[in-house]
Amino acid sequence: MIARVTARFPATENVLLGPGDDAAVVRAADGRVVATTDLLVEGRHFRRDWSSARDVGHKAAAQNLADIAAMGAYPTALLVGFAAPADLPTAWADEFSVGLRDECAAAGAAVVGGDVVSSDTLTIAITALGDLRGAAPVRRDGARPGDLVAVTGNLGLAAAGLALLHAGQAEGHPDCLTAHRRPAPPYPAGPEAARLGATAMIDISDGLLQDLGHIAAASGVGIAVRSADLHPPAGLVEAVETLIRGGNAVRSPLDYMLAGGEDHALAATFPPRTSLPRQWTVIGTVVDGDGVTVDGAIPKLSGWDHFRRTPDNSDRS
Ligand SMILES: Nc1ncnc2c1ncn2[C@@H]1O[C@H](COP(=O)(O)OP(=O)(O)OP(=O)(O)O)[C@@H](O)[C@H]1O
Ligand SMILES: Cc1ncc(C[n+]2csc(CCOP(=O)(O)O)c2C)c(N)n1
Ligand SMILES: [Mg+2]
Ligand SMILES: [Mg+2]
Ligand SMILES: [Mg+2]
Repeated sequence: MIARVTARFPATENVLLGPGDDAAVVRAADGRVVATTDLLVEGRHFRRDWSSARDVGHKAAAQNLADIAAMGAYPTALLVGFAAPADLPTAWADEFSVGLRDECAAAGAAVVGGDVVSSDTLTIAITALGDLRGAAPVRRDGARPGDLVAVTGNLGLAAAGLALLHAGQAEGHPDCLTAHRRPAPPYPAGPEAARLGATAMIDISDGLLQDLGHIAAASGVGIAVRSADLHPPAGLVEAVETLIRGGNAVRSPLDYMLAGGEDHALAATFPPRTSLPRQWTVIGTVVDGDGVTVDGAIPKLSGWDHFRRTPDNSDRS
């Protein structure tokens, strides 16, 4: 659907990079601006009984600021579309704004405007802007066979947090619950990857395999992931143990890392033999071909799909 819709939008001379990546790049007479937008819908992206207003503010900002970082850019500003039911407590909007402000500050950005309307469904539409500071944008389409594939940031924690909440386990496991409520994208790693010569980059919103699939498709390459290079953190292993004890576990810690979305880690490809700082973990290589494999096999898992019913996105609530 996105491909059909975006095919209808012609570019002008000011569009340096149009739809299809984590963010667009638009020329202004005095420079370039990176621009992106993502929505949060109550019941679909958050629940008010699972997340505080402040949490939702953090998450709304983080989800968008991560797309700026994923281009190799520095976040500069956010605009906030706020569609609220008439009975939303004012305090909720206040606290939401504090979360938004604080997450922006953590990324070096500021809230510069927005809009408020009434709506049956609480919906938050954020536009984030960013600055490349002279660098070329790191797109999804530059991965080449032989490149290293590396990630930085959390993998699987947010999805495990969501599974705990679905299972009624809202106590303990702070790593996973916090990752769901307030994802922590590694913002500085985006421009860092650009400086290190990254050939492609994406933030992990829908799941590692699915989002690497976007790099593979855009670049016309395959990506081979080695599961032995993905090390589930203790907090994730413990959350899965709790889910198993409650009779809920459906996935292994590794599966959460491969298919869990919403942590907004960054995945990037780098030329062969690039020496990467510690925070980047090499998890595979770019190969000739197409699609993403794990240990040489086509994985059964993929990731989040808004229009497909899966155990994770059915309306069980
Ligand atoms: N309705 C739309 N109209 C125009 N462009 C769109 C529309 N929906 C998505 N796009 C564009 O398609 C590309 C892919 O969008 P997508 O939302 O999948 O990316 P993302 O924000 O990185 O992922 P996520 O939404 O999971 O965080 C982006 O460049 C986006 O701007
Ligand atoms: C209440 C509730 N139910 C399910 C989920 C899981 N979820 C929603 S959207 C998404 C992928 C990224 O979204 P997008 O592609 O819109 O950026 C995921 C994993 C949630 N966060 N809250
Ligand atoms: Mg993205
Ligand atoms: Mg999006
Ligand atoms: Mg996004």
